[in-house]
Amino acid sequence: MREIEAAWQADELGPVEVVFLRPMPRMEAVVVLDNLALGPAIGGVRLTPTVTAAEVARLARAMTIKNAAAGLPHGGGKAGIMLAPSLAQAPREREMRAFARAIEHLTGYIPGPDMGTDESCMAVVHDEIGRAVGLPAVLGGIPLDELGATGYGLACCASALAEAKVLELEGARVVVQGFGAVGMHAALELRRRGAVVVAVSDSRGAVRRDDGLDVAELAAFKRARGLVAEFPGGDAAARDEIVTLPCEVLVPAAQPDVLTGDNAGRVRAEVILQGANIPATAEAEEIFHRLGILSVPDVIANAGGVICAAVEYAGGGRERAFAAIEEKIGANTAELADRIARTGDLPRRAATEMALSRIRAAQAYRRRF
Ligand SMILES: NC(=O)c1ccc[n+]([C@@H]2O[C@H](COP(=O)([O-])OP(=O)(O)OC[C@H]3O[C@@H](n4cnc5c(N)ncnc54)[C@H](O)[C@@H]3O)[C@@H](O)[C@H]2O)c1
Repeated sequence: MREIEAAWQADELGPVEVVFLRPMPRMEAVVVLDNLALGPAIGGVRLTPTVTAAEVARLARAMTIKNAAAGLPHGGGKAGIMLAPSLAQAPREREMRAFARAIEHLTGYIPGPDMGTDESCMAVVHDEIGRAVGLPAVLGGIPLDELGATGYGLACCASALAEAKVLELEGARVVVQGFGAVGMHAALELRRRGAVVVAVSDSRGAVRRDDGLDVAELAAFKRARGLVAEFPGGDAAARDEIVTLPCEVLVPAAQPDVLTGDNAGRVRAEVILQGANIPATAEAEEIFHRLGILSVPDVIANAGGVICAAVEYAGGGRERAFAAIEEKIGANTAELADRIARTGDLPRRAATEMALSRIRAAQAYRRRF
């Protein structure tokens, strides 16, 4: 990491440890253990030719808040591996083994997959040091995208809002931006819970039908043809306009920063369930709050993936993971709705406060002498 002198802000949360490593020639790595008050940190290993310590530190902090907001007994951390571009291509077994051995002593860090690493990388790390999540199924991994863990969690969030009388789920019109692992399973599960999916997009276009798309057929079509726009059971629509269609539930599940100061004022949803990470800018979140649209932050709504990882680490399987998602996202959504009703806070501020209060409570049990 060339910018060793760089650029992260330490505060009362952390980072508690930043470790620079050189596991083998032409390979540099950094591990940031941001906060361990709630337990060992779970966070991904990002492998790119350009990853920086500052980026890893920022992502480690995001994991501290995400794991705490999800109600997990885990702190936040992240690792970055900077490989020369010629080495950044798979297969990378030698490099991952070298990285694993270099972090063996960092027992407060449990690596998972992130950009540039996958389940076979995690299998190799696990083989070396017995510690990793996001493993292949044969090693006890839970294939969360195949099972739709994060989409299922979004539907649990909607059900909790219905229970809190914030939303009527039966017949609610749903718009889903991004019909991938998260968006497709969210649509299927929301439909199962009585909602009506009226529009869906992917990177190549959108499809809508005001009296409801047949989501199971649409999912089969997308799997076979790779796009939603030509689905015969609906009408093609402008990709970027569907987020402004009238609906009760909007699920942005494509990319960061799609809801901005430019389009937020035209959103006509009652509730936004943030499926992607940071799909709305801070300005957009302020606008939603002013308009009375409840935008449930990613750290609460899309926590299905991290909950799965924690269950996997604890030795649980698919059933335990789905039960934990239902229980945790349900409880966290109810607590969030209650906090917002009491304080009038922005949802993101309320979610961060939930996370911080759990971290502070755990911190009180740590040895200080
Ligand atoms: N997979 C998880 O468990 C998980 C958990 C938390 C957060 N996320 C985040 O959620 C987002 C989606 O993840 P995923 O795993 O479903 O990815 P994915 O690649 O399976 O699906 C993304 C979908 O979004 C579509 N898309 C891309 N750009 C678009 C655009 N401009 N307009 C409309 N659609 C567009 C793609 O065509 C694709 O269908 C990502 O930002 C990811 O970081 C994923």
